[in-house]
Amino acid sequence: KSSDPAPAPAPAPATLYSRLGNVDGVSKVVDSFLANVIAESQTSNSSLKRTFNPLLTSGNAQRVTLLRDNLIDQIGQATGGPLVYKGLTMTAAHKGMAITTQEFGVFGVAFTKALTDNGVKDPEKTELLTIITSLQSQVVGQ
Ligand code: HEM
Repeated sequence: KSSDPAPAPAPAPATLYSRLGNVDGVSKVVDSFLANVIAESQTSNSSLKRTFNPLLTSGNAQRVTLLRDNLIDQIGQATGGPLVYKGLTMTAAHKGMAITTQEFGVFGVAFTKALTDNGVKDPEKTELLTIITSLQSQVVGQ
């Protein structure tokens, strides 16, 4: 009847960010991912060494920390969290690197392993990988 109170609004769906475990969950994935990149870059026939070696051999720990923080902010923002990415655009960040589709694929393997190792399962796993994959054209061939 018209005097009934309005129904309560439906609760907001949980963001991907919160389902990943907020800043702690995202940070763990990023830390695992960077460890995977470092490990891959030390293998023979590494696909990531070419691009990451300048950073990894710079002896500049702050530069690694900046990349870590930028990745946490970027993922934290893209997944609906309150974090704000303050780094370069994806095209600017990768300009001059001439990253290939093959290299992008190996980067994706390192990222996927980080999700698996941290117990991130579907649907969250696929949702985050879809976000990463959507950036391919801004990263490859710049
Ligand atoms: C969608 C995938 C990717 C994302 C989201 C991403 C994200 C980022 C971010 C946020 C930065 C830092 C930007 C800044 O300093 O302001 C960065 C830099 C960099 N990225 Fe990527 N990246 C992606 C793919 C790749 C791939 C495929 C490679 C190499 C195979 C790569 C290699 C690098 C390198 C070497 C740097 C520079 C780090 C430094 O020297 O400080 N990235 N990336």
